[in-house]
Amino acid sequence: MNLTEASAKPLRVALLGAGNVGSQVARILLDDAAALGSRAGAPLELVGIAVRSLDTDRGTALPQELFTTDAESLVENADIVIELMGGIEPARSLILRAIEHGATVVSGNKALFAQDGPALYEKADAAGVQLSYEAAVAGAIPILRPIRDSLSGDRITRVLGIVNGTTNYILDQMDATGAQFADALRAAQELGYAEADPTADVEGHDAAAKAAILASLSFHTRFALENVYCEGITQVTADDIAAARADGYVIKLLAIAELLSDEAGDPGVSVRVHPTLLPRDHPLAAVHGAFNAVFVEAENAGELMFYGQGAGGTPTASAVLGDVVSAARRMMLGGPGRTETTTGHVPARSIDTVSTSYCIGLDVADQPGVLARIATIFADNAVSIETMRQSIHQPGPGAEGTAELRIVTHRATEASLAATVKQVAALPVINSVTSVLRVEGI
Ligand SMILES: NC(=O)c1ccc[n+]([C@@H]2O[C@H](COP(=O)([O-])OP(=O)(O)OC[C@H]3O[C@@H](n4cnc5c(N)ncnc54)[C@H](O)[C@@H]3O)[C@@H](O)[C@H]2O)c1
Ligand SMILES: N[C@@H](CCO)C(=O)O
Ligand code: NA
Repeated sequence: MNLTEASAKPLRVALLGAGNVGSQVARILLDDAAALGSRAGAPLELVGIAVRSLDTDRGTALPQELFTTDAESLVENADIVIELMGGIEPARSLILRAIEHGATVVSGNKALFAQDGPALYEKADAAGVQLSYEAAVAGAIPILRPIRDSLSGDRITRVLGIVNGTTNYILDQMDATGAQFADALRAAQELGYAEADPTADVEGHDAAAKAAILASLSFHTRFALENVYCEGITQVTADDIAAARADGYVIKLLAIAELLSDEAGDPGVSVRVHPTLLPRDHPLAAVHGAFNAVFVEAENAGELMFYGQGAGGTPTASAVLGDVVSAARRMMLGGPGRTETTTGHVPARSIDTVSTSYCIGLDVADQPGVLARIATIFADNAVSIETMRQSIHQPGPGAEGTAELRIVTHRATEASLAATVKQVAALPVINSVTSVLRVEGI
């Protein structure tokens, strides 16, 4: 730190929550105080850490005297408040209180920002304070700042990526080692990737919150959670993964936000999260473990890919501290700068209007004419077939044979695909529809 920085008044930093991420943020703030202060332009002084109880054994890594259960007093006496408690309340009230007291806020809380982001930015703008949350989407990967700042001179048309580490870890383990869902989930929890309630991860809600944030920043329009079509991975079976592998695909939980035109040429945005088949040579198929990757397509920049650790205490702490140092720099220079803009006014599109490829798995009777009857239904609904693979299951003596069909379609709308599957399922020669998965990257 040079003389000017050393003589600058320290910025008082309050931390709310000392879990996986909060404990790492505290450690780095203390261990790297000199370097961080030098980059910020003023010392960053950690003045307290709000926890639920002082009786919890937290070891000796952090000084005991920093812990307090009085989060409100801590917030009211801070220049920078870092919220890492998660959940909606009391995080929301404490952030609002920090803003009222003129403090800059840094958070990693995607659930809160997907639900209340615009209201919070408005309050922050009115109070002239900064609000940043890079850690909320794709952990350590710088993705919100590039979208908000670096691409602010371009027009984003599509964002597509793997934004949940827990589900990527689970699907990857199931694909690579044949692990059971429950065992892979437990490992992801032990590694600190999962949310406090892992339902948010496996049901796709965490990815949906991130998709809403990505869509809002990319299209300068407020997209809330209710605008996101969401399917998690709890219905993905080991058989689906094995069948995908046999066909040269991998299953990933993708978050997609894309600008579409309707028949009249009017723009709209589809935001969706669902398990998706990707060809094994697609770049996103090579994203393993808890890593995340996000493709951004912009009119002038073309295709950009952001890749890195999407979860875990220490990587996520890096994104939090990046926001803290950057906010501190601006505080030292004066003025919060401009935060989000919501002047795009592009409507949200329902999933029924989206057009994509599908892979449909069918268990059918092995009889003459079955393929022709299925193909007729596809043709009647204008759903064009790209590939069809059939494997015959040899029957035991006296039993009737069955066949497994895997049909990959060209792009079709959700509505026409749904009608096709319904009519095919009703054919007497169909034993069951074993899976319907969307396909990207073909
Ligand atoms: N773990 C990750 O990989 C990761 C990555 C990106 C973003 N995030 C986000 O960061 C935030 C924190 O995640 P985490 O993994 O550290 O969660 P965590 O559950 O490990 O930690 C949260 C901590 O906050 C404490 N807390 C909750 N309510 C409190 C209250 N009222 N007063 C005081 N303390 C309270 C909890 O006791 C817990 O120790 C969440 O919003 C999460 O979505 C986490
Ligand atoms: N639970 C989240 C943490 C990172 O936001 C995940 O698994 O990706
Ligand atoms: Na990030």
